Amino acid sequence: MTITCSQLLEKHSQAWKQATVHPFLTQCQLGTIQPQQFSTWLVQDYLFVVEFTRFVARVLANSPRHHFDILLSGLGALKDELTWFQAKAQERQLNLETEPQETCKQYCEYMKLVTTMPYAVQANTLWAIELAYNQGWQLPGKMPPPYAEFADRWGNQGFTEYVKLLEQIADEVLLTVDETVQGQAESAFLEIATREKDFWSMAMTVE
Ligand SMILES: Cc1ncc(C[n+]2csc(CCO)c2C)c(N)n1
Repeated sequence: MTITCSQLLEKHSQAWKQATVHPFLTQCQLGTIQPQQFSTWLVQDYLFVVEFTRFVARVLANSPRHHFDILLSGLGALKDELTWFQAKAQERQLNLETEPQETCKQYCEYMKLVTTMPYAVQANTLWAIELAYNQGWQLPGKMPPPYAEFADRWGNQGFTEYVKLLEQIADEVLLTVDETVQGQAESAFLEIATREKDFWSMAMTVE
């Protein structure tokens, strides 16, 4: 029996819900999030995306030739993503030269660890990380400014299509691996779900 991305979502729906439905996002939608909390998230997420870029580059390095187009498009989009984060930080006069919080740091370390695992686990992890934001920013519904820009960025149709392509890649390789590696992919999926939830909570609790 091969596990698929949609089966992982179904089997672990509770864990996934906690990753994608969080007071941080609900309060963005209500317009009640504290600017300080939003700023903490923004800075920490920039630091995360820097490491995520390295993660995607490592996944690309391990990928078969026929996955290059999709992974390169993701990597190319990250150039704009990083510049955009810098602009959003500058608008708020936030310093991006800060230390990552422990939760952020550990998530980044975990991503690096995943790149030492079989490619199927890497592909599955990449999909899960992107889906977390694609769903998380979309589920609360229309957001007020200034949060609408963030929700649109990761909830839009183009990004949704990209995440579907990542799912296809992950499903394709999961078909080719044994049960041990499938189990590793399932554990990684749960790790991502927990770390996504913790990342939102971190933004709300840091001074
Ligand atoms: C904690 C955290 N988890 C997932 C993402 C998702 N994500 C990572 S890079 C990127 C841009 C397009 O690839 C997106 C949406 C994030 N930003 N922060």
